[in-house]
Amino acid sequence: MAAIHLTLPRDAPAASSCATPAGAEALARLRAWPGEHRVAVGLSGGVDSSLTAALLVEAGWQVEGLTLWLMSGKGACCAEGLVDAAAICDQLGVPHHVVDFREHFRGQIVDFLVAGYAAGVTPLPCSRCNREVKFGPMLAWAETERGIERIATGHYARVRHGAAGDPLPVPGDGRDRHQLLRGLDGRKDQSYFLYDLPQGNLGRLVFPLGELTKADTRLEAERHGLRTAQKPESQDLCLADHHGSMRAFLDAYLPPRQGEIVLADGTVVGHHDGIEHFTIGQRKGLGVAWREPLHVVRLEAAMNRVVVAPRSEAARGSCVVGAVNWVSMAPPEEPVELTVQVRYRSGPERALLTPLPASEADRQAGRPYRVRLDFAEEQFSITPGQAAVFYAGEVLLGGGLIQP
Ligand SMILES: Nc1ncnc2c1ncn2[C@@H]1O[C@H](COP(=O)(O)OP(=O)(O)OP(=O)(O)O)[C@@H](O)[C@H]1O
Repeated sequence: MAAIHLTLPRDAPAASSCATPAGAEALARLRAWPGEHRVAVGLSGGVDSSLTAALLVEAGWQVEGLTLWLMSGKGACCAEGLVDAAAICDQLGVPHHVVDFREHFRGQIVDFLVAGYAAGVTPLPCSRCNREVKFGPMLAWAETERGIERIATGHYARVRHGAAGDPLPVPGDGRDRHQLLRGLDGRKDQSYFLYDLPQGNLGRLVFPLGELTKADTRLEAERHGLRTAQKPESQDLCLADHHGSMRAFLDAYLPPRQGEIVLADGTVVGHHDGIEHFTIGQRKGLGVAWREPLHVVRLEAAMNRVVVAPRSEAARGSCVVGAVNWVSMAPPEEPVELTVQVRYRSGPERALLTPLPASEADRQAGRPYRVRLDFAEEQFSITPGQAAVFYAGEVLLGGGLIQP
């Protein structure tokens, strides 16, 4: 992949007292970090990654900015992001590398999303992007091209590197593993999207913002005089941002296909213009007038139908989760009680996880772990294609994809 190298050496900004206690703690942790203080910072041009780079420079690390060019276009995710990332590196006096990943992103994320929606699942692009586009390739690029082993990003999550002697609130013994913890800011916590990172990646990551709130980040960014300090939040999904909305993104790739909205017995209660515009559990925006509220319970791609049901029939008490990645604990052999998030924004729900035998296809794909989840309370938004992520308190134990 072609890389554009910009090296504008300047004096690093002088350290000043932090604006927040969390910022001061983050700085102290970075200063005390054991081992080599050389890092490539994934820079998107937003405030989170800008401050990540600024804190590392302030802590005395040797920093290089690395921006993956993911999409053509002008917006915050694209050209504007590249310009802001370059300006931040200029201000901090560190080199900036831009690597053209547009084709890789299109193949791994855009095509994957379009194929998933067309097949009636609601794919989760962000965890796949983290594994297949961001961390794996970023780490490989930094190591091969720059001889740098570590990557830092502005994710709101924490990694605990096999802290021997730490009391671990995890089932089993996870002491020899790199563990992933929720970001302390509950509203920003991004651990859900990181569940699929392999141990080899986690061991090389630095998340300086894991103990900051978003408000802390903006205050610290102001203190550093970063031009991105007050840059507005991006939407959860960069592709929706890029196209204006998720509907606009899907419209660009999937032509409208009229179909029926039906009850389980086949009664037609309405019409739609593409199953990709619906998701399991959805109640609002169905365009259906019925005597009681209806929820989407199934998307039937072959029939191009959306199946709906009253609330009493829409809940599910269990599901199967495949391609499980075990993060903070070794794969269990016995059932385990834990909490589960079935969506990024859904609350953790209590469930019993039972390991299932792997299928031959799972084994061949190198993803042999498959489990069944039985929820303490019935759920309304168990959606094939989304991730079910397992937690014990603040520790992310593992996660996988909800099977149809
Ligand atoms: N195109 C990119 N190239 C390199 N790193 C990236 C890129 N996009 C995101 N990252 C890294 O991943 C982190 C999380 O990305 P996300 O898309 O969730 O952005 P965000 O939380 O809005 O962060 P920011 O404010 O830095 O844009 C960023 O803070 C950044 O370190």
